[in-house]
Amino acid sequence: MSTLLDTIAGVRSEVCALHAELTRYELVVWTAGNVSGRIPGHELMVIKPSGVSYDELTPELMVVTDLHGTPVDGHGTVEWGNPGLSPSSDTAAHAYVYRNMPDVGGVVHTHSTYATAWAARGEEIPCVLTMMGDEFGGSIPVGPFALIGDDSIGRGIVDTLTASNSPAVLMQNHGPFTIGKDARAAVKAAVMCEEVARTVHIARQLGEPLPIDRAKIDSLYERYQNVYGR
Ligand SMILES: O=C(CO)[C@@H](O)[C@H](O)COP(=O)(O)O
Repeated sequence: MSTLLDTIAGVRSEVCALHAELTRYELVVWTAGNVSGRIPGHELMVIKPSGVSYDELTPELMVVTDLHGTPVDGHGTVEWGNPGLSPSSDTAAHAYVYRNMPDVGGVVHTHSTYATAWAARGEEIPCVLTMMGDEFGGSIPVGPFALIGDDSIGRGIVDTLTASNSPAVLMQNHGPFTIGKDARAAVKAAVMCEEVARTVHIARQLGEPLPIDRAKIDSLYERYQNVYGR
């Protein structure tokens, strides 16, 4: 029977490994992006330590916090073993999402170039690609401008995503935040978000992209979410 400590170890390993996907898909520079994962069944999450390079990350360096972003002390045990590092500076935003979206098991933030360029203009990415219908069920919305330091970013993410099919939001002047049923799904949404941001940007240089009817978007979304890959 697996224990809470086994579960924490598993989520730490997964969250740590997924940071390699951020660099593999060139979604981040330096330390400007982070992945977190919920610890299922507990009011806990695992997130990247702040300011640590991706190539230095190990599962043991991942920080376990409560859903207010406060590191847990682990009652002094080695296994919980919080590394004594600060959790990511985006922890409050991730924690707010977990508190307010119970079905979300993973959150990702990047400053990937094309998605962030759309965020800098405060412009949603219109649904002009079947891939967008599949993954996002419509356009990728823009969230409000919000400063780091309190729940403003988290509130902006939750308010925007609860009004949309999209697992990605472009926080204005900041960058994309993505969600998923687990951390891997949130990373996938971050990869897809950057891909469609780039493609739609290029299409715009050539002319006006053609919109897709709402009914066709709904059909694409339904198939991809419920049939594809099963
Ligand atoms: O958006 C920002 C800063 O503006 C953050 O995403 C940081 O760049 C991430 O740093 P960590 O604290 O996660 O290392």
